[in-house]
Amino acid sequence: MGYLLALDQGTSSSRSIVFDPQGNVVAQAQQELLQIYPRPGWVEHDPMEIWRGQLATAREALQRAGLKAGDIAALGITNQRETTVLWNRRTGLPVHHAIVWQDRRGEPLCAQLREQGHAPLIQSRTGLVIDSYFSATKIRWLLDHVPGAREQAQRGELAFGTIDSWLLWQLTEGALHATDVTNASRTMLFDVHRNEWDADLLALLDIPASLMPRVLPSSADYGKSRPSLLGAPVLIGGVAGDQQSALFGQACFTAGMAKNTYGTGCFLLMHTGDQAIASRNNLITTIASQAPEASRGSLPRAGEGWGGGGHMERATLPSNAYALEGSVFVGGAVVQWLRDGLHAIEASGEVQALAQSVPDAGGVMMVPAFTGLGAPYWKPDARGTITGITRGTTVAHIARAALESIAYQSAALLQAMSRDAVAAGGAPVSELRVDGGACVNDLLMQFQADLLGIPVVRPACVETTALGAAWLAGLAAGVYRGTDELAGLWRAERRFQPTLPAERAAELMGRWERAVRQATAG
Ligand SMILES: Nc1ncnc2c1ncn2[C@@H]1O[C@H](COP(=O)(O)OP(=O)(O)O)[C@@H](O)[C@H]1O
Ligand SMILES: O=P(O)(O)OC[C@H](O)CO
Repeated sequence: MGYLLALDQGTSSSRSIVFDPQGNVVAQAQQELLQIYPRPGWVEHDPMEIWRGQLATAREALQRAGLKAGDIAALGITNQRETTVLWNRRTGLPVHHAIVWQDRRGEPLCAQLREQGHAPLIQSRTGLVIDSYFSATKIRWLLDHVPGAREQAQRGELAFGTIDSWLLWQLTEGALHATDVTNASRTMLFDVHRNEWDADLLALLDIPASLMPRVLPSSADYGKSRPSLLGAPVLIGGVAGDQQSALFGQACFTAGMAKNTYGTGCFLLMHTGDQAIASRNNLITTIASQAPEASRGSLPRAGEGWGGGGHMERATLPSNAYALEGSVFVGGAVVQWLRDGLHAIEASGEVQALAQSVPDAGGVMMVPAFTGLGAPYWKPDARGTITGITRGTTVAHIARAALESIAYQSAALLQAMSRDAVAAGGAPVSELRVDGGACVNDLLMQFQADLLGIPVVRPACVETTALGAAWLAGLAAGVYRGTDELAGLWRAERRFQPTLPAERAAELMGRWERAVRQATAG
């Protein structure tokens, strides 16, 4: 008993991991997910494939762990965020493929909203900048383009959900249409201060309120999975978007704690406590996972404590926790480019040896703006540059500059966050916790610490996304007493201490900013 099952539904695959109560991985299973590209800029997933794949990996992980559903205290869901599904409440069938977060088809509507001057309203209510990344314009596209969808929605026959809602619906065989606050905060329709769907924004986007799921804290009693699915009913105790789940799994529970996930892109989140900081540096304000503390008494339940309009009764809720978020579009992807585009290496793991074969980048600076630059620059038209090349430049210098570019972009983001935090009366970030596929690269992590002038800390368990969901579920099931206990379970594997003098780091960041200006000029 006391084992926890995390369902981690990501963009490229569905995974399930069984953890023991100490947070060790007992077993896992994974299935790739088909990416559907109907047109340039459009990305879709098949919601039924998502569900079947997720269920299959959950069963497989249990089997590999040699456990039965009855040994699992609770399961937690964590998911690719913003990705949008509309389905029929009666048949349970999706009306269309899921529109994935990367999909840009909502851009014309976003441009219209910007032109009409709605950005300040949307930022103040949702904490977000207007972008087709978020769910709102994806829902609107489906209502406008799927034959009959708007009429069915008006009759209350359709349900909207991000992937967590879709999995909850399937796990409960239609008994529960719900989401958690972190996922709700990525729709561009949720008031992150009042914790409810925003009637003004729903009206502005012409989206019927009847589509929207109920919103619960990230750690709550979501009911039980249907017995036939895993062999016995399992309590669903945790739900969080994957980046917020990773923040939780890194035990970043208080203001000023931050994590960076180095995957294809990088996602940096800084906890800001109960303060929703409005960024002056184009960062996003988002809700961090809410967890009940032991002293709070009984947990909110899916079946009770609800306002009729699908909003939470604040009396039953833990107070909100917030984070600032920024993302780097090209992170580990620059290593893939070295491999597949330049053929400089055969496997990603070779990049460290190649980069280490030279003492530094030899004055070479790479800005990998392959698809524009994200926060804090927001330059969609920027394109990649490599500058500072001399007759002595080798492929090793290019590889080193490519790795360093991941750290430069992340440092620019973290410094912007620290400026926002300080302007709001808080403290700058004092240590960065890291995870994701590229955090295994010691050279990159050391350079990151050098640029930032703060320790970069890699945890013993780098499966932080899944661990966060497992911990949220474990709190709901009473496996843990509170976040203090979880903070005690979190272990560092290695701390990278900064070794560069602050002036040298500032000089390097100055060179980086000059290179960015070159990449964005003209
Ligand atoms: N040793 C390494 N050094 C730097 N980058 C690496 C290394 N190994 C893998 N990567 C990069 O990490 C990324 C994969 O990380 P992962 O967390 O699995 O990404 P995602 O979740 O976005 O699919 C790839 O872009 C890959 O190039
Ligand atoms: O599934 P991932 O790791 O690519 O994460 C996707 C993010 O949640 C998108 O916002």
